[in-house]
Amino acid sequence: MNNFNLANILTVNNISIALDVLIIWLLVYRLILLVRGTKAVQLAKGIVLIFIVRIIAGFTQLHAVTYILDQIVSWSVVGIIIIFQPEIRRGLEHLGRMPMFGGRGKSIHDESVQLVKELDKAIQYMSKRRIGALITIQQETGLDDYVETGIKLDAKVTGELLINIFIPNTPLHDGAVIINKNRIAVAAAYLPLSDSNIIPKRLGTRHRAAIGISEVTDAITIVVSEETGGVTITRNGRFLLDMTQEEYLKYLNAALVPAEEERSWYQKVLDKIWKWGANR
Ligand SMILES: Nc1ncnc2c1ncn2[C@@H]1O[C@H](COP(=O)(O)OP(=O)(O)OP(=O)(O)O)[C@@H](O)[C@H]1O
Repeated sequence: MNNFNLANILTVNNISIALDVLIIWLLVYRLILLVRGTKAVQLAKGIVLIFIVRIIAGFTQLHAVTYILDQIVSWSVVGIIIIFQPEIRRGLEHLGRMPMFGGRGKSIHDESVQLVKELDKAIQYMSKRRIGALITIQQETGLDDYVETGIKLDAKVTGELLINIFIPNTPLHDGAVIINKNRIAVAAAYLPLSDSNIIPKRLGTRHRAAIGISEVTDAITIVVSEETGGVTITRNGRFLLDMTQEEYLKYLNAALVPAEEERSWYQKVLDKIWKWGANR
Protein backbone atom coordinates (compact mmCIF):
# COMPACT_ATOMS: atom_id res chain seq x y z
CA MET A 1 0.00 0.00 0.00
CA ASN A 2 2.67 2.44 1.07
CA ASN A 3 4.56 2.54 -2.18
CA PHE A 4 4.16 6.29 -2.86
CA ASN A 5 7.65 7.56 -3.43
CA LEU A 6 8.34 11.11 -4.60
CA ALA A 7 11.72 10.06 -5.98
CA ASN A 8 9.95 7.60 -8.29
CA ILE A 9 7.79 10.38 -9.68
CA LEU A 10 10.48 13.05 -9.95
CA THR A 11 12.69 11.10 -12.31
CA VAL A 12 14.62 12.90 -15.04
CA ASN A 13 12.41 11.12 -17.55
CA ASN A 14 9.16 12.31 -15.97
CA ILE A 15 10.43 15.85 -15.53
CA SER A 16 11.44 16.01 -19.18
CA ILE A 17 8.01 14.67 -20.22
CA ALA A 18 6.31 17.36 -18.11
CA LEU A 19 8.63 20.02 -19.58
CA ASP A 20 7.91 18.70 -23.07
CA VAL A 21 4.15 18.97 -22.57
CA LEU A 22 4.50 22.41 -20.96
CA ILE A 23 6.57 23.80 -23.83
CA ILE A 24 4.19 22.42 -26.49
CA TRP A 25 1.22 23.76 -24.55
CA LEU A 26 2.87 27.21 -24.33
CA LEU A 27 3.72 27.19 -28.04
CA VAL A 28 0.16 26.23 -29.02
CA TYR A 29 -1.26 28.85 -26.65
CA ARG A 30 0.97 31.61 -28.08
CA LEU A 31 0.10 30.48 -31.61
CA ILE A 32 -3.63 30.66 -30.87
CA LEU A 33 -3.21 34.17 -29.41
CA LEU A 34 -1.23 35.23 -32.47
CA VAL A 35 -3.70 34.00 -35.08
CA ARG A 36 -6.92 34.74 -33.19
CA GLY A 37 -8.97 37.27 -35.11
CA THR A 38 -7.15 36.67 -38.41
CA LYS A 39 -8.02 34.64 -41.49
CA ALA A 40 -5.40 32.10 -40.39
CA VAL A 41 -8.01 30.65 -38.01
CA GLN A 42 -10.09 29.32 -40.94
CA LEU A 43 -6.97 27.79 -42.42
CA ALA A 44 -6.05 26.18 -39.09
CA LYS A 45 -9.54 24.64 -38.94
CA GLY A 46 -9.00 23.16 -42.43
CA ILE A 47 -5.67 21.67 -41.35
CA VAL A 48 -7.21 20.12 -38.25
CA LEU A 49 -9.95 18.61 -40.45
CA ILE A 50 -7.37 17.07 -42.80
CA PHE A 51 -5.56 15.53 -39.84
CA ILE A 52 -8.79 14.07 -38.45
CA VAL A 53 -9.72 12.56 -41.85
CA ARG A 54 -6.16 11.19 -42.17
CA ILE A 55 -6.40 9.44 -38.79
CA ILE A 56 -9.81 7.97 -39.64
CA ALA A 57 -8.56 6.87 -43.08
CA GLY A 58 -5.57 5.19 -41.40
CA PHE A 59 -7.80 3.24 -39.01
CA THR A 60 -10.26 2.18 -41.69
CA GLN A 61 -7.49 1.16 -44.10
CA LEU A 62 -8.55 3.50 -46.91
CA HIS A 63 -5.18 3.24 -48.62
CA ALA A 64 -5.76 5.63 -51.53
CA VAL A 65 -7.21 8.34 -49.26
CA THR A 66 -4.37 7.82 -46.77
CA TYR A 67 -1.78 8.10 -49.58
CA ILE A 68 -3.29 11.34 -50.95
CA LEU A 69 -3.66 12.89 -47.50
CA ASP A 70 -0.06 11.94 -46.64
CA GLN A 71 1.08 13.78 -49.76
CA ILE A 72 -1.04 16.79 -48.86
CA VAL A 73 0.28 16.79 -45.28
CA SER A 74 3.94 16.58 -46.34
CA TRP A 75 3.54 19.33 -48.96
CA SER A 76 1.42 21.45 -46.68
CA VAL A 77 4.47 22.08 -44.45
CA VAL A 78 5.87 24.27 -47.25
CA GLY A 79 2.41 25.76 -47.82
CA ILE A 80 1.98 26.58 -44.13
CA ILE A 81 5.34 28.37 -44.01
CA ILE A 82 4.34 30.48 -47.03
CA ILE A 83 0.78 31.18 -45.88
CA PHE A 84 1.66 31.84 -42.23
CA GLN A 85 4.76 33.83 -43.12
CA PRO A 86 3.48 37.10 -41.55
CA GLU A 87 2.53 35.31 -38.32
CA ILE A 88 5.83 33.40 -38.20
CA ARG A 89 7.76 36.60 -38.80
CA ARG A 90 5.79 38.37 -36.10
CA GLY A 91 6.44 35.52 -33.68
CA LEU A 92 10.17 35.50 -34.38
CA GLU A 93 10.35 39.28 -34.06
CA HIS A 94 8.59 38.96 -30.74
CA LEU A 95 11.17 36.39 -29.64
CA GLY A 96 14.03 38.55 -30.89
CA ARG A 97 12.80 41.48 -28.84
CA MET A 98 13.10 39.53 -25.61
CA PRO A 99 15.54 41.30 -23.29
CA MET A 100 18.06 38.48 -23.27
CA PHE A 101 18.56 38.87 -27.01
CA GLY A 102 20.64 42.00 -26.92
CA GLY A 103 19.13 43.66 -23.85
CA ARG A 104 16.55 45.72 -25.70
CA GLY A 105 14.17 45.53 -22.74
CA LYS A 106 14.98 49.07 -21.69
CA SER A 107 14.19 50.51 -25.10
CA ILE A 108 10.84 48.68 -25.28
CA HIS A 109 10.05 50.30 -21.94
CA ASP A 110 11.09 53.73 -23.22
CA GLU A 111 9.17 53.30 -26.48
CA SER A 112 6.01 52.43 -24.56
CA VAL A 113 6.43 55.41 -22.24
CA GLN A 114 6.77 57.59 -25.35
CA LEU A 115 3.67 55.97 -26.90
CA VAL A 116 1.56 56.79 -23.84
CA LYS A 117 2.93 60.36 -23.89
CA GLU A 118 1.95 60.85 -27.53
CA LEU A 119 -1.48 59.30 -26.95
CA ASP A 120 -2.00 61.61 -23.99
CA LYS A 121 -1.03 64.66 -26.05
CA ALA A 122 -3.57 63.74 -28.74
CA ILE A 123 -6.31 62.75 -26.29
CA GLN A 124 -6.00 66.00 -24.36
CA TYR A 125 -6.08 68.12 -27.52
CA MET A 126 -9.02 66.25 -29.06
CA SER A 127 -11.00 65.92 -25.86
CA LYS A 128 -10.83 69.67 -25.16
CA ARG A 129 -11.95 70.51 -28.71
CA ARG A 130 -14.47 67.65 -29.02
CA ILE A 131 -12.77 65.98 -31.92
CA GLY A 132 -14.06 62.41 -32.18
CA ALA A 133 -11.35 59.72 -32.24
CA LEU A 134 -11.05 55.96 -32.23
CA ILE A 135 -7.62 54.42 -31.59
CA THR A 136 -7.03 50.68 -31.29
CA ILE A 137 -3.76 49.35 -29.95
CA GLN A 138 -2.92 45.79 -30.96
CA GLN A 139 -1.87 43.42 -28.22
CA GLU A 140 -1.29 39.68 -28.70
CA THR A 141 -4.14 39.01 -31.12
CA GLY A 142 -3.44 39.84 -34.76
CA LEU A 143 -5.63 42.61 -36.19
CA ASP A 144 -4.75 41.97 -39.83
CA ASP A 145 -8.37 41.56 -40.88
CA TYR A 146 -9.17 45.07 -39.62
CA VAL A 147 -5.88 46.59 -40.77
CA GLU A 148 -6.86 45.48 -44.30
CA THR A 149 -9.92 47.73 -44.20
CA GLY A 150 -7.91 50.86 -43.45
CA ILE A 151 -5.56 53.19 -45.27
CA LYS A 152 -1.95 52.20 -44.71
CA LEU A 153 0.31 54.71 -42.94
CA ASP A 154 3.05 52.74 -41.17
CA ALA A 155 4.09 55.91 -39.36
CA LYS A 156 5.66 56.76 -36.02
CA VAL A 157 3.03 57.54 -33.39
CA THR A 158 3.05 61.23 -32.59
CA GLY A 159 0.36 63.28 -30.91
CA GLU A 160 0.40 65.71 -33.82
CA LEU A 161 -0.21 62.99 -36.42
CA LEU A 162 -3.05 61.46 -34.40
CA ILE A 163 -4.69 64.87 -34.04
CA ASN A 164 -4.30 65.52 -37.75
CA ILE A 165 -5.87 62.20 -38.67
CA PHE A 166 -9.02 62.87 -36.67
CA ILE A 167 -9.60 66.49 -37.73
CA PRO A 168 -13.19 66.37 -39.09
CA ASN A 169 -13.84 66.37 -42.82
CA THR A 170 -10.38 65.19 -43.74
CA PRO A 171 -9.92 61.98 -45.75
CA LEU A 172 -8.62 59.84 -42.84
CA HIS A 173 -10.82 61.00 -39.97
CA ASP A 174 -13.63 58.47 -40.46
CA GLY A 175 -12.92 55.13 -38.79
CA ALA A 176 -10.21 53.83 -36.51
CA VAL A 177 -6.48 54.23 -36.23
CA ILE A 178 -4.77 50.91 -35.53
CA ILE A 179 -1.46 50.99 -33.68
CA ASN A 180 0.79 47.98 -33.88
CA LYS A 181 4.26 47.73 -32.37
CA ASN A 182 4.29 51.42 -31.48
CA ARG A 183 3.55 52.47 -35.07
CA ILE A 184 0.36 53.70 -36.70
CA ALA A 185 -0.39 50.84 -39.07
CA VAL A 186 -3.53 52.33 -40.66
CA ALA A 187 -6.16 55.02 -40.31
CA ALA A 188 -9.82 54.94 -41.37
CA ALA A 189 -10.14 51.24 -40.47
CA TYR A 190 -13.51 49.60 -39.98
CA LEU A 191 -14.02 47.80 -36.66
CA PRO A 192 -16.78 45.27 -35.91
CA LEU A 193 -19.79 46.74 -34.13
CA SER A 194 -20.86 45.20 -30.84
CA ASP A 195 -24.49 44.14 -30.51
CA SER A 196 -24.28 44.00 -26.72
CA ASN A 197 -27.38 45.36 -25.01
CA ILE A 198 -25.54 46.61 -21.94
CA ILE A 199 -24.08 49.55 -23.89
CA PRO A 200 -25.83 52.78 -22.81
CA LYS A 201 -28.18 54.11 -25.49
CA ARG A 202 -26.44 57.49 -25.55
CA LEU A 203 -23.33 55.87 -27.03
CA GLY A 204 -23.28 55.68 -30.82
CA THR A 205 -21.40 53.62 -33.36
CA ARG A 206 -17.89 54.88 -32.50
CA HIS A 207 -18.23 53.44 -29.02
CA ARG A 208 -19.97 50.29 -30.33
CA ALA A 209 -17.06 49.73 -32.70
CA ALA A 210 -14.58 50.16 -29.82
CA ILE A 211 -16.48 47.65 -27.69
CA GLY A 212 -16.93 45.36 -30.73
CA ILE A 213 -13.20 45.03 -31.38
CA SER A 214 -12.59 44.44 -27.68
CA GLU A 215 -15.04 41.51 -27.74
CA VAL A 216 -13.25 39.63 -30.50
CA THR A 217 -9.60 40.52 -29.78
CA ASP A 218 -7.48 41.56 -26.79
CA ALA A 219 -6.76 45.01 -28.28
CA ILE A 220 -7.00 48.14 -26.12
CA THR A 221 -9.15 50.86 -27.70
CA ILE A 222 -9.42 54.52 -26.83
CA VAL A 223 -12.45 56.59 -27.81
CA VAL A 224 -12.71 60.35 -27.62
CA SER A 225 -16.34 61.38 -27.89
CA GLU A 226 -17.20 64.03 -30.45
CA GLU A 227 -20.30 64.95 -28.46
CA THR A 228 -18.90 65.24 -24.95
CA GLY A 229 -15.10 65.06 -25.28
CA GLY A 230 -15.25 62.13 -22.82
CA VAL A 231 -12.51 59.54 -22.95
CA THR A 232 -13.43 55.85 -22.92
CA ILE A 233 -11.18 52.79 -22.95
CA THR A 234 -12.43 49.39 -24.03
CA ARG A 235 -10.77 46.04 -23.51
CA ASN A 236 -11.96 42.42 -23.37
CA GLY A 237 -15.60 43.42 -23.87
CA ARG A 238 -15.53 45.88 -20.98
CA PHE A 239 -15.57 49.66 -21.16
CA LEU A 240 -14.45 52.42 -18.83
CA LEU A 241 -16.46 55.55 -19.61
CA ASP A 242 -15.54 59.20 -19.13
CA MET A 243 -12.09 58.67 -17.68
CA THR A 244 -10.13 61.56 -16.25
CA GLN A 245 -6.61 62.18 -17.53
CA GLU A 246 -5.20 60.67 -14.37
CA GLU A 247 -7.39 57.57 -14.74
CA TYR A 248 -6.61 56.84 -18.39
CA LEU A 249 -2.88 57.51 -17.91
CA LYS A 250 -2.80 55.10 -15.01
CA TYR A 251 -4.63 52.51 -17.12
CA LEU A 252 -2.49 52.94 -20.23
CA ASN A 253 0.77 52.92 -18.29
CA ALA A 254 -0.24 49.73 -16.50
CA ALA A 255 -1.42 48.05 -19.71
CA LEU A 256 1.21 49.20 -22.20
CA VAL A 257 4.42 49.99 -20.33
CA PRO A 258 6.40 46.95 -19.21
CA ALA A 259 7.92 47.27 -15.76
CA GLU A 260 11.54 48.46 -15.68
CA GLU A 261 13.60 45.37 -15.81
CA GLU A 262 13.99 43.68 -12.46
CA ARG A 263 16.20 40.97 -13.88
CA SER A 264 15.96 37.56 -12.29
CA TRP A 265 19.17 35.62 -11.59
CA TYR A 266 18.71 33.32 -14.59
CA GLN A 267 18.09 36.29 -16.91
CA LYS A 268 21.32 37.86 -15.63
CA VAL A 269 23.18 34.62 -16.33
CA LEU A 270 21.65 34.40 -19.84
CA ASP A 271 22.52 38.08 -20.49
CA LYS A 272 26.12 37.43 -19.47
CA ILE A 273 26.35 34.36 -21.74
CA TRP A 274 24.73 36.29 -24.60
CA LYS A 275 27.06 39.29 -24.20
CA TRP A 276 30.08 37.00 -23.87
CA GLY A 277 29.04 35.27 -27.12
CA ALA A 278 28.39 38.58 -28.87
CA ASN A 279 31.79 40.00 -27.87
CA ARG A 280 33.74 37.08 -29.25
N1 LIG B 1 -17.52 50.25 -37.36
C1 LIG B 1 -16.78 51.35 -37.25
N2 LIG B 1 -15.45 51.28 -37.34
C2 LIG B 1 -14.70 52.38 -37.19
N3 LIG B 1 -15.19 53.61 -36.96
C3 LIG B 1 -16.51 53.74 -36.88
C4 LIG B 1 -17.38 52.63 -37.01
N4 LIG B 1 -18.64 53.05 -36.86
C5 LIG B 1 -18.56 54.38 -36.65
N5 LIG B 1 -17.30 54.81 -36.65
C6 LIG B 1 -16.82 56.17 -36.45
O1 LIG B 1 -17.71 56.80 -35.57
C7 LIG B 1 -18.29 57.94 -36.18
C8 LIG B 1 -19.72 58.05 -35.82
O2 LIG B 1 -19.79 58.23 -34.49
P1 LIG B 1 -21.17 58.32 -33.70
O3 LIG B 1 -21.49 59.76 -33.49
O4 LIG B 1 -22.20 57.42 -34.27
O5 LIG B 1 -20.64 57.60 -32.43
P2 LIG B 1 -20.67 57.92 -30.89
O6 LIG B 1 -20.30 56.64 -30.21
O7 LIG B 1 -21.95 58.61 -30.51
O8 LIG B 1 -19.45 58.90 -30.71
P3 LIG B 1 -19.43 60.44 -30.40
O9 LIG B 1 -19.67 60.57 -28.92
O10 LIG B 1 -18.05 60.81 -30.81
O11 LIG B 1 -20.51 61.10 -31.26
C9 LIG B 1 -18.11 57.71 -37.68
O12 LIG B 1 -18.03 58.94 -38.34
C10 LIG B 1 -16.86 56.92 -37.75
O13 LIG B 1 -15.74 57.79 -37.79
